[in-house]
Amino acid sequence: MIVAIGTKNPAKVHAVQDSLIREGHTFISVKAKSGVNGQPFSDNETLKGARNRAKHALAMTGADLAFGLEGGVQETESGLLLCNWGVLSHKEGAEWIASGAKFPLPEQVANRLRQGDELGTVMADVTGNIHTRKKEGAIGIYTSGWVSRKELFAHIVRLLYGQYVTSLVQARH
Ligand SMILES: O=P(O)(O)OP(=O)(O)OP(=O)(O)OC[C@H]1O[C@@H](n2cnc3c(O)ncnc32)[C@H](O)[C@@H]1O
Ligand SMILES: [Mg+2]
Repeated sequence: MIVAIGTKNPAKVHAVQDSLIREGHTFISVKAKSGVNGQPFSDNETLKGARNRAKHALAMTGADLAFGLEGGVQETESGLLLCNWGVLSHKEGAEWIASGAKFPLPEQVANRLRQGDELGTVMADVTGNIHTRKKEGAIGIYTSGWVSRKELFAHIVRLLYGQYVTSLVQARH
Protein backbone atom coordinates (compact mmCIF):
# COMPACT_ATOMS: atom_id res chain seq x y z
CA MET A 1 0.00 0.00 0.00
CA ILE A 2 1.02 3.59 -0.60
CA VAL A 3 0.92 5.70 2.57
CA ALA A 4 1.23 9.48 2.29
CA ILE A 5 2.41 11.80 5.06
CA GLY A 6 1.30 15.43 4.86
CA THR A 7 4.53 17.10 5.96
CA LYS A 8 8.28 17.17 5.34
CA ASN A 9 9.05 17.67 9.05
CA PRO A 10 11.37 14.73 9.98
CA ALA A 11 9.99 14.48 13.54
CA LYS A 12 6.60 13.60 12.01
CA VAL A 13 7.82 11.63 8.96
CA HIS A 14 10.05 9.38 11.10
CA ALA A 15 7.23 8.90 13.62
CA VAL A 16 5.12 7.36 10.84
CA GLN A 17 7.89 5.39 9.11
CA ASP A 18 9.40 3.94 12.32
CA SER A 19 6.02 3.03 13.83
CA LEU A 20 4.87 1.18 10.69
CA ILE A 21 8.23 -0.30 9.67
CA ARG A 22 6.97 -3.92 9.78
CA GLU A 23 3.84 -3.20 7.71
CA GLY A 24 5.72 -3.13 4.38
CA HIS A 25 4.12 0.06 3.05
CA THR A 26 5.65 2.55 0.65
CA PHE A 27 5.78 6.05 2.13
CA ILE A 28 5.55 9.39 0.33
CA SER A 29 5.92 12.64 2.25
CA VAL A 30 4.54 15.83 0.74
CA LYS A 31 4.25 19.39 1.96
CA ALA A 32 0.47 19.49 2.46
CA LYS A 33 -1.35 22.70 3.45
CA SER A 34 -2.97 22.75 6.90
CA GLY A 35 -5.37 25.57 5.94
CA VAL A 36 -5.25 26.87 9.54
CA ASN A 37 -3.04 29.42 11.32
CA GLY A 38 0.69 28.59 11.51
CA GLN A 39 0.14 28.39 15.26
CA PRO A 40 -3.28 26.78 15.92
CA PHE A 41 -4.77 27.94 19.23
CA SER A 42 -7.35 25.26 20.12
CA ASP A 43 -7.94 21.53 19.94
CA ASN A 44 -10.51 22.12 17.18
CA GLU A 45 -8.25 24.26 15.02
CA THR A 46 -5.34 21.81 15.47
CA LEU A 47 -7.55 18.84 14.53
CA LYS A 48 -8.83 20.76 11.49
CA GLY A 49 -5.22 21.37 10.40
CA ALA A 50 -4.44 17.66 10.74
CA ARG A 51 -7.56 16.74 8.73
CA ASN A 52 -6.73 19.21 5.95
CA ARG A 53 -3.17 17.90 5.73
CA ALA A 54 -4.40 14.28 5.47
CA LYS A 55 -6.98 15.15 2.79
CA HIS A 56 -4.50 17.24 0.78
CA ALA A 57 -1.81 14.55 1.05
CA LEU A 58 -4.28 11.96 -0.36
CA ALA A 59 -5.22 14.27 -3.23
CA MET A 60 -1.60 15.21 -3.99
CA THR A 61 -0.31 11.62 -4.12
CA GLY A 62 -3.22 9.29 -4.96
CA ALA A 63 -2.11 7.16 -1.97
CA ASP A 64 -4.32 4.56 -0.25
CA LEU A 65 -3.94 6.12 3.20
CA ALA A 66 -2.66 9.50 4.36
CA PHE A 67 -1.53 10.84 7.73
CA GLY A 68 -2.04 14.46 8.74
CA LEU A 69 -0.22 15.49 11.94
CA GLU A 70 -0.55 18.96 13.44
CA GLY A 71 0.81 20.73 16.51
CA GLY A 72 -1.04 23.46 18.37
CA VAL A 73 -1.76 24.91 21.78
CA GLN A 74 -4.86 25.14 23.94
CA GLU A 75 -5.61 27.76 26.62
CA THR A 76 -6.81 26.23 29.91
CA GLU A 77 -7.27 27.33 33.55
CA SER A 78 -3.99 25.55 34.27
CA GLY A 79 -1.94 27.28 31.57
CA LEU A 80 -1.27 27.01 27.86
CA LEU A 81 -1.08 23.30 26.96
CA LEU A 82 0.79 21.94 23.97
CA CYS A 83 -1.65 19.80 22.00
CA ASN A 84 -1.12 17.57 18.99
CA TRP A 85 -3.64 15.92 16.69
CA GLY A 86 -3.53 13.34 13.94
CA VAL A 87 -5.94 12.26 11.22
CA LEU A 88 -5.65 9.13 9.10
CA SER A 89 -7.69 9.33 5.89
CA HIS A 90 -8.50 6.43 3.58
CA LYS A 91 -8.97 7.01 -0.16
CA GLU A 92 -12.52 5.56 0.10
CA GLY A 93 -13.47 8.32 2.57
CA ALA A 94 -13.10 6.74 6.02
CA GLU A 95 -11.23 8.77 8.63
CA TRP A 96 -9.77 8.15 12.10
CA ILE A 97 -8.66 10.78 14.61
CA ALA A 98 -6.45 10.79 17.71
CA SER A 99 -4.76 13.34 19.93
CA GLY A 100 -1.46 13.20 21.77
CA ALA A 101 -0.41 13.76 25.34
CA LYS A 102 -0.59 17.33 26.68
CA PHE A 103 1.60 19.35 29.01
CA PRO A 104 1.78 23.06 29.98
CA LEU A 105 4.33 25.33 28.36
CA PRO A 106 6.39 27.56 30.70
CA GLU A 107 4.60 30.90 31.24
CA GLN A 108 7.30 32.97 29.48
CA VAL A 109 6.95 30.77 26.37
CA ALA A 110 3.14 30.81 26.63
CA ASN A 111 3.14 34.62 26.81
CA ARG A 112 5.11 34.94 23.57
CA LEU A 113 2.60 32.67 21.84
CA ARG A 114 -0.29 34.75 23.23
CA GLN A 115 1.44 37.79 21.68
CA GLY A 116 1.44 36.09 18.27
CA ASP A 117 4.80 34.29 17.99
CA GLU A 118 4.92 30.71 16.68
CA LEU A 119 6.21 28.03 19.04
CA GLY A 120 8.83 26.97 16.48
CA THR A 121 10.33 30.49 16.57
CA VAL A 122 10.19 30.75 20.37
CA MET A 123 11.86 27.36 20.82
CA ALA A 124 14.59 28.38 18.34
CA ASP A 125 15.25 31.45 20.54
CA VAL A 126 15.18 29.44 23.78
CA THR A 127 17.54 26.71 22.56
CA GLY A 128 19.63 28.69 20.06
CA ASN A 129 18.84 25.95 17.52
CA ILE A 130 16.45 26.67 14.63
CA HIS A 131 15.94 22.92 14.11
CA THR A 132 14.37 22.19 17.51
CA ARG A 133 10.88 21.74 15.96
CA LYS A 134 12.30 19.08 13.63
CA LYS A 135 14.17 17.30 16.43
CA GLU A 136 13.30 16.83 20.11
CA GLY A 137 10.74 19.67 20.03
CA ALA A 138 9.43 21.71 22.94
CA ILE A 139 8.32 18.49 24.62
CA GLY A 140 11.88 17.11 24.49
CA ILE A 141 13.32 20.33 25.91
CA TYR A 142 10.79 20.61 28.76
CA THR A 143 10.94 16.92 29.74
CA SER A 144 14.76 16.82 29.66
CA GLY A 145 14.56 14.34 26.80
CA TRP A 146 12.17 11.90 28.49
CA VAL A 147 9.66 12.31 25.65
CA SER A 148 10.63 13.57 22.17
CA ARG A 149 8.40 15.16 19.53
CA LYS A 150 8.84 12.04 17.39
CA GLU A 151 7.73 9.77 20.26
CA LEU A 152 4.68 11.95 20.85
CA PHE A 153 3.68 11.70 17.18
CA ALA A 154 4.52 7.96 17.11
CA HIS A 155 1.92 7.39 19.82
CA ILE A 156 -0.67 9.29 17.75
CA VAL A 157 0.31 7.28 14.65
CA ARG A 158 -0.22 3.99 16.53
CA LEU A 159 -3.57 5.17 17.86
CA LEU A 160 -4.64 6.02 14.29
CA TYR A 161 -3.28 2.92 12.59
CA GLY A 162 -4.68 0.69 15.32
CA GLN A 163 -8.16 2.08 14.70
CA TYR A 164 -7.72 1.49 10.96
CA VAL A 165 -6.66 -2.15 11.59
CA THR A 166 -9.65 -2.62 13.90
CA SER A 167 -11.96 -1.41 11.12
CA LEU A 168 -10.46 -4.06 8.78
CA VAL A 169 -11.01 -6.78 11.38
CA GLN A 170 -14.61 -5.66 11.97
CA ALA A 171 -15.33 -5.57 8.21
CA ARG A 172 -14.47 -9.31 8.03
CA HIS A 173 -17.14 -10.23 10.62
O1 LIG B 1 6.53 21.30 8.78
P1 LIG B 1 5.31 21.16 9.60
O2 LIG B 1 4.65 19.83 9.43
O3 LIG B 1 4.34 22.30 9.48
O4 LIG B 1 5.82 21.09 11.12
P2 LIG B 1 5.84 22.20 12.25
O5 LIG B 1 7.06 21.97 13.07
O6 LIG B 1 5.63 23.59 11.70
O7 LIG B 1 4.65 21.76 13.16
P3 LIG B 1 3.12 22.24 13.19
O8 LIG B 1 2.82 23.10 12.01
O9 LIG B 1 2.30 21.02 13.39
O10 LIG B 1 3.08 23.05 14.56
C1 LIG B 1 2.51 24.33 14.70
C2 LIG B 1 3.47 25.31 15.30
O11 LIG B 1 3.98 24.92 16.53
C3 LIG B 1 5.38 24.70 16.47
N1 LIG B 1 5.63 23.53 17.28
C4 LIG B 1 4.74 22.61 17.57
N2 LIG B 1 5.24 21.70 18.39
C5 LIG B 1 6.51 22.06 18.60
C6 LIG B 1 7.54 21.51 19.36
O12 LIG B 1 7.36 20.41 20.06
N3 LIG B 1 8.70 22.14 19.38
C7 LIG B 1 8.89 23.25 18.67
N4 LIG B 1 7.95 23.83 17.93
C8 LIG B 1 6.77 23.23 17.90
C9 LIG B 1 5.68 24.60 15.02
O13 LIG B 1 7.00 24.95 14.67
C10 LIG B 1 4.68 25.58 14.45
O14 LIG B 1 5.11 26.91 14.70
MG1 LIG C 1 3.92 24.17 10.48
